[in-house]
Amino acid sequence: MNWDDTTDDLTAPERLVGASADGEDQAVEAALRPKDLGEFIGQEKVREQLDLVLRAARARGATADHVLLSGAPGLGKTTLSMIIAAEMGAPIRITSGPAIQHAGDLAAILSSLQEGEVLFLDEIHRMSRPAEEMLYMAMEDFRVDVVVGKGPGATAIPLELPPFTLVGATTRAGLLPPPLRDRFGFTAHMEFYAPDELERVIHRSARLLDVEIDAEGAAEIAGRSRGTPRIANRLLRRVRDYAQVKADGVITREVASAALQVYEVDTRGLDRLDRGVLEALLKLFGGGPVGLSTLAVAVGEERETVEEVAEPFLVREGLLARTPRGRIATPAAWAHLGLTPPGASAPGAAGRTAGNGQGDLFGA
Ligand SMILES: Nc1ncnc2c1ncn2[C@@H]1O[C@H](COP(=O)(O)OP(=O)(O)OP(=O)(O)O)[C@@H](O)[C@H]1O
Ligand SMILES: [Mg+2]
Repeated sequence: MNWDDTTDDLTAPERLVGASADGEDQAVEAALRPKDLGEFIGQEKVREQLDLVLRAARARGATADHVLLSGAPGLGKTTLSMIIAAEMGAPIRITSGPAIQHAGDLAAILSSLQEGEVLFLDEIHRMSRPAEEMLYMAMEDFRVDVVVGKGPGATAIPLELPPFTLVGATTRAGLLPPPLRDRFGFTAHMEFYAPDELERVIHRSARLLDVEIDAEGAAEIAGRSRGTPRIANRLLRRVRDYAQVKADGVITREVASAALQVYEVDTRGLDRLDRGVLEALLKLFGGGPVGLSTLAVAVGEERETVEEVAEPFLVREGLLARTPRGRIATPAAWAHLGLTPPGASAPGAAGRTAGNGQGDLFGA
């Protein structure tokens, strides 16, 4: 029941620190995507393992095994699927689970694949059940049964498919039925990126966007990017705007920090919504425990917004915990906002940063 939906809309896509791609991201992402494994930053294990899988297939002159990529939005699944095709010297066909409503849609795609082609199936967990079952057979035997006719007269005509590589991507690996998961020869779990890896992503993107940035400027943006290259690239673009308008175009630590203060993205990558939730929890409820509904009313947001948009990152960062008795703040939350927990002696956890009214600390 949200009748004032024109205001106060801090939710998913247009959030500066949201992980899913908005329109502007989509336009620039093609230009920023690494083109081969050597250019792909971080994810060392995934890169090493995938390199072996692809090299071995190439050496055998065979089509690579099916690959499942799982991980949070913006970590590089689509990028990696394109790299797999490039490394195999194969064409790529891109589709997604929600685009495949009927088994017939999938049959049409599968039967038009060339030998060795990579079929990228994004959001594979959102495919319909009949399509999923057709996919099992296609993955295992390179064959589908096409049903012709209806009712008692219907017949299944087997159709041979050329060998192809299925690359499936999902943000929710847990939702995949085991028979589907088991048919992938290799599964890559993408992790959040370490700050030094994000710095490399930022330096690389800055080069491609022709922006001058120094090491400290890149570190400042990396620290606020929530472990996610897509967010790092987006923050870089906003900082570049600021550098152009308010400075001499060069991104230094001071410029990055001032720019992201304007956009209300703090040193740990929390935005206005995240900080609002945390501040309510600390200042109004003494750090909790407090129920989700009460917390949502206190910040003037929908329950779902607090639970699904703000909380996951706060939990991941160890700032908030969900307990059976309600939400509670951790000592790190008090320290981050520069506040002293009730009952703690003043030079406690927050002592180091107390007095910083902005709460804008330069994290270690
Ligand atoms: N390892 C990396 N090195 C450099 N840039 C990267 C890397 N991973 C991702 N990126 C950049 O981050 C952006 C988002 O990556 P990508 O679209 O592949 O994410 P995704 O996992 O497919 O996200 P979604 O789940 O939303 O589909 C791209 O612009 C890409 O250039
Ligand atoms: Mg993608």
